[in-house]
Amino acid sequence: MSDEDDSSFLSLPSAAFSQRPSLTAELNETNTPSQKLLIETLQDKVCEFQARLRSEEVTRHLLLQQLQQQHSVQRETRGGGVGVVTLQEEQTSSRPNGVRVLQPAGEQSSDRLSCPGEEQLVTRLHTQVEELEEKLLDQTREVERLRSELGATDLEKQLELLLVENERLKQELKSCRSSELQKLDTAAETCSCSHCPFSQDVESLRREVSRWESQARQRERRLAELERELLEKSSRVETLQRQLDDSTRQLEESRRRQEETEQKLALRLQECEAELARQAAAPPKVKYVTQTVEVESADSHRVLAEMQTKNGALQEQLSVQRQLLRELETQLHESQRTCAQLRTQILVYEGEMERAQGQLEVEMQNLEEEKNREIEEAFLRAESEMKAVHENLAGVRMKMLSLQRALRTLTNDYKCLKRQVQDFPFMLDKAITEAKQEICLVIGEVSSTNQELLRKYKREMNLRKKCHNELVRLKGNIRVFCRVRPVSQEEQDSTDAKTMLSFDSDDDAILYLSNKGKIMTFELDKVFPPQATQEEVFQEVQALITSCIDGFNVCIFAYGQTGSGKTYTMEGVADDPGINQRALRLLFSEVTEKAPDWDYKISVSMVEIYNETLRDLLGENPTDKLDIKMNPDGSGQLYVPGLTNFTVQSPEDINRVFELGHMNRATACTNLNEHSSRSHALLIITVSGFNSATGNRTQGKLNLVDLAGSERIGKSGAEGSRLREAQCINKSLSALGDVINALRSKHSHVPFRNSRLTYLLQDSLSGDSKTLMMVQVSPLPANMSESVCSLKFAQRVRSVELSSSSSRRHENSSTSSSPTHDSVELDSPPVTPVPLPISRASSAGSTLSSTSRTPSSSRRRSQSQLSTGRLKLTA
Ligand SMILES: Nc1ncnc2c1ncn2[C@@H]1O[C@H](COP(=O)(O)OP(=O)(O)OP(=O)(O)O)[C@@H](O)[C@H]1O
Repeated sequence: MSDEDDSSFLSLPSAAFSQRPSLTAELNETNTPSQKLLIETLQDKVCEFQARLRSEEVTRHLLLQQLQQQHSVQRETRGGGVGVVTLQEEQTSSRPNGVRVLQPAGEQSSDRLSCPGEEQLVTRLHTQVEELEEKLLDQTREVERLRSELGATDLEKQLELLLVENERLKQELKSCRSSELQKLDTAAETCSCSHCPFSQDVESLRREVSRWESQARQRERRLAELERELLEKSSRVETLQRQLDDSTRQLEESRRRQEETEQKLALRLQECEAELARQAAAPPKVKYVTQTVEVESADSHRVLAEMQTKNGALQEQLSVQRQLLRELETQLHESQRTCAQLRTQILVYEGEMERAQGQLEVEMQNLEEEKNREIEEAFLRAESEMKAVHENLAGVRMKMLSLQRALRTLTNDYKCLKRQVQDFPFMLDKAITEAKQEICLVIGEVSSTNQELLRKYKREMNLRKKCHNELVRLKGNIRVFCRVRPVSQEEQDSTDAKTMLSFDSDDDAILYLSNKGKIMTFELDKVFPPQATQEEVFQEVQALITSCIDGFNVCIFAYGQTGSGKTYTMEGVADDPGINQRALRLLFSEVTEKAPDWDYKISVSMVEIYNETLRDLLGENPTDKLDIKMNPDGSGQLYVPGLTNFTVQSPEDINRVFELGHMNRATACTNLNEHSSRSHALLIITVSGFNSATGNRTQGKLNLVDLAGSERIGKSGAEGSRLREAQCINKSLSALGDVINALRSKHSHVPFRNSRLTYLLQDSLSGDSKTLMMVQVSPLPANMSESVCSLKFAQRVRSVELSSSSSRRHENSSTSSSPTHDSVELDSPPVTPVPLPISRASSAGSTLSSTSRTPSSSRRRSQSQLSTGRLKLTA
């Protein structure tokens, strides 16, 4: 073998690993750190093995050189052919004796026969080396292949299968989720209305799915970690396995080669020894060769000794090799031990790996089951919810269909309405025109109807007024009521408390009076017993108040002796007012009722007549005397210059006016009670009305008169000023009687001027005026004579009136057209105006009671009695 061959041989392992850096880089890129460590360890072992191989090769090469040298020495010793000498010329030239050993031509074949064995050995050795090199290359390739196919073990395949399965499951899960989500999305889209009751369920399902997804991701991460661990462990096991295999293989190989080398060397040594022995034992064939040998035996011996020395050296080397072999065996044992440890470790790892794999499989199975279960549950839930959603959807569709129908109807309605709206302006114009025409017609009709109604209203108003007036007139323009005051508490306690008056339960116009054992009967228009209330009294007089509103003049007198209740009837007390206040209240209510058509003004004056002197109770100076004068406008009306006239608009105004009147009356006298008994108090209410619709104007005057006490002077025994007071009172009361009598008798002359009272009330007593005389009577026996006088006065006044009223009533029933007064005059002869009679009751009581039903005779008697009474009074 040449040096070139040697160098090529030595360079083989390097060439085999010439691409190691790139491969290492590749492995560094592709493998895990543990794998890299194993590969590096493997590479180191391979390098070590190659180094060892190289050293063996060097040893072998040295042995071959020694063998060649030995062989050439042997050839020279044997005296081989020229060619051989030639061949070994350079070697022999170096010999000290310079003896050249020539090999005969005929023996060259034998030399050549010995050479082929060595050459065969060398060739065989070369072949072995080549085989070793090839095996090394194969091993390297195998290592490369294994490196390239790293992960292709059963475990890796299993792992790959698991990974593929895992990937498949992931894909399946993903597709399942996507399909479920798509279904849910579709459901959500189809049911996307905000008021859908399943939107919340869909949201909760989505949250559930996302929760499961996160759990699945966590489990996938755990699976990936387990897979990584498994991969690491399997790669480590695989690397160790490979390392072990390589080590085992290398050891076996090196042992085998060592054994072979040993065998070959031993065989060669034996052959060499045998050859030497054979050559030594063989007899010299040729003489000169023997001689030469003999000549050169010393040299041969020397050479032999050298050879033996060399042989010894070789033996030593052999022992060294054996030692080396032993060391290698030791190493092999160690390797085997290591291998056993590694196998144990591998077994442990395999166990761990199986356990991990088992765990992994169990976990995978659990995960799979859980996943399937959850997917099934989610699917079932989603299915049920989808079913519900579908049902709802069906309901909604049904509703939609109904709504569509309704919408169609509405659309039609809308179109109709639109058409109507379009036509509306024309219709409106037309309707407005028609309505205008109709309204004009109606307005015309209404205005004509209004005119007619107004006319009728005027007529009706006049009619009502006439009727009312007629009613009052039929009742009597002068009506006479009697009111018996109750016995007071103090009077009841006295012995004189026995009442002498009694009433007819069937006729409220009859009053019985027991006087000196005689029962006198008085018939009036109305008799109020002591228990009659203010309201009941006012009920009977309120028709006169209404006449005042209609424009008639009214006078209401309270007549009677002192303490008989005149002031109580007219003024009343604070919590139970009399006629004055009630009349004003009635006026206000009536005026308010008529307010839309009528505008009324109510004014009040208060005067007092004392000793024939007229005083203004509402004036600033109530003590000033007032005159009654004829109005200068020529109307014939009387008026009182300087009389205060208050316009009242509410009951509060009335109260203020009354307070002022009372205050002024009190300041004008020292004893109000006595003064009030001897003076006439007049409340004059003027009611002026204007009807804006008809243009009618009315004015009525209501005179409410609380007369002075009517007791006789003879009884009271008055003198001086009292007498004058009594005379004045009698004068005015007689004048009042005369006036009333003249009015009833329709005398041409009515003596109004006989007293201030009648003169002041002239226009309220004449014409169509209405008068009410309220005769107040005390029920006490002590007042009986005065009561009889008062009642007789009332009886006489009324008897005249009664005859005329009954006549009127009679005539009305027969001939309504005949005037009432005419009939009176027909029934009774004209009566000369006489003063109002005030007579003693005792003289007329029985006569009245017996003749009260015959007006004509009683009137005649009354006339004479009145004359008698007047004379008495005058006296
Ligand atoms: N119907 C009645 N119910 C209750 N009390 C009454 C009634 N009539 C009169 N009286 C009482 O009798 C008393 C005398 O009455 P009143 O003062 O009204 O008499 P008069 O006639 O006005 O007297 P004079 O002429 O002195 O003014 C008073 O206390 C009054 O309260």
